[in-house]
Amino acid sequence: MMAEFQEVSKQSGLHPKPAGLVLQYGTAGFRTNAKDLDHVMFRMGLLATLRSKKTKATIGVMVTASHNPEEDNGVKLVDPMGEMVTPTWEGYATQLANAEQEDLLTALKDVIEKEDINMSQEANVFVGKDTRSSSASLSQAVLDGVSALGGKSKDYGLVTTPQLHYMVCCQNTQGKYGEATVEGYYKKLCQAFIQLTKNASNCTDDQKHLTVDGANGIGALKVREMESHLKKELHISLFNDGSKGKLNHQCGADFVKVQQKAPTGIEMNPGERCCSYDGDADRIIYYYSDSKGQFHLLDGDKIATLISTFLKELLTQAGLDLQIAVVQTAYANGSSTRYLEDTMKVIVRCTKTGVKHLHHAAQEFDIGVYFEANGHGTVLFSKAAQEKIQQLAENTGTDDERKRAALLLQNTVNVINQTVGDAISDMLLIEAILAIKSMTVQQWDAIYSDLPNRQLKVKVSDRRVIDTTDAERRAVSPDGLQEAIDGLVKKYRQARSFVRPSGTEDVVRVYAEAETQESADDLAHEVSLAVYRLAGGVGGEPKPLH
Ligand SMILES: CC(=O)N[C@H]1[C@@H](OP(=O)(O)O)O[C@H](CO)[C@@H](O)[C@@H]1O
Ligand SMILES: [Mg+2]
Repeated sequence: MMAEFQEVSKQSGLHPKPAGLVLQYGTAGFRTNAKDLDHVMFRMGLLATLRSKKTKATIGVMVTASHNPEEDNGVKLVDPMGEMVTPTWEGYATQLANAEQEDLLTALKDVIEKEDINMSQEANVFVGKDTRSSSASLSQAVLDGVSALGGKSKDYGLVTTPQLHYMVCCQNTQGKYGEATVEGYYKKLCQAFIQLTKNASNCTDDQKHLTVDGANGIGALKVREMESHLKKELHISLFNDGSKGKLNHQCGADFVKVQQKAPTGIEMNPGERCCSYDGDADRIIYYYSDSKGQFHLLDGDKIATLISTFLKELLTQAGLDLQIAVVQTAYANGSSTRYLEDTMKVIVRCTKTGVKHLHHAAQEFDIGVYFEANGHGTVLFSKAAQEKIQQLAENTGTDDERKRAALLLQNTVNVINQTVGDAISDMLLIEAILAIKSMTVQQWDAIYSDLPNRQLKVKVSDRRVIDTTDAERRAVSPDGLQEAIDGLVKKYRQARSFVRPSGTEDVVRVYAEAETQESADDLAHEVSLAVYRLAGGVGGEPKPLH
């Protein structure tokens, strides 16, 4: 034990912390300019090793800053079943990252003591990275941290975030979830996809075509790697593949969702399905332009609706009595919530922003479909639900229609990456559903009409002055802010608005929706002004959009 600590002391000197720098494990791990992250990476290597010893399982560390600009980077920890690391350990992550150089050992020993960790237990850590230029040296710093504490590591190199989550889950289920290799991932997903599409009759080449915006990131590399496994059942035209453009610049899922416009660098033909991944390929957004050149967005809410409609139909056909729920956040379009509750009659839950909250809520149902409006989401099937589906699919006495539905459900389970939202897996599922239902993107879009909406950012001197409640839908501080928002919302029809401090950027986010785009824009602007005035805005006052 002493030897290990000496090694940590020695090695940490090679990954020194800039004195005074304070960072927080936020909505999706640490995220900031890459130049400030070397010490954080080394320390997350240490922490992952401790987490592995504690859980007696393999832990994942992913080096990425997702949709942030290329200059940024970040790190997320993955727990044994492929889920986000548990909140207590997020706290430890923050403590370790912020300990000044001379206090690091004390901070480390503090975690060991609090968690009563047996230091002679062996440790295994899987490491992955995205395509940022800083990712190579930063992931090396993680590996250094693991080895300093005597842990074993496996470096998966360039992988998408969801691929790393998948590897961790495969490893800790002794291969029951799949084979812990990138090849194994493609095989499992593509086999299921091909089985599903066998149920699509007369699918033309046009219908099999999909335009993909790879955001100039890791998703582009990986979808290209996967293509041969698809056996031509899906024809992908890949743009923004990283060969010339800059990561996430004017492209990618976040850009398309927030700007509500097509990315640059792609060719769009009227009526054709297009999708965008984000920088680490854990989000996906669909869109198309109509014959008049008008842009139409199909976001996470539309995706959740399509998937839950499909699953509900299959459950009915299979005669399976399983409870299905959709989990959303406050950013979900009001029309989607209304459609899901009133027309589809499924249970809808609203949680705080951040996948870990949605994932947790979705685990409470037989089938939990969760999506953030920005396109991050997946479907969770409880163990009991999976067993029931399997039994029905394998039972020789089952009649044909029920059996067909059960087999479809079984392949649906296999095409989905249940560990975390996954652009590639979600894409395969969506493509399969559209093919099976022989549905065009326009028909999918027409399931319900989005309420016009607007998202804005406001800079304030300290965003922590804003505190929220009711799954972030209401502000409890600063004084007067919620009253101001309530007053403004009353001026517009079908309006809703809320504000919350971002967990990934130093801004306050403002969301507004209303009957018309103009109203949504005006409301968002007025609420931004209220935030600026009541919550310590900095820089110039927010300008109106019109
Ligand atoms: C409005 C919005 O899209 N917020 C995003 C964003 O979080 P913020 O806390 O809003 O910065 O990044 C998170 C991580 O990717 C994602 O989970 C979340 O949905
Ligand atoms: Mg992401």
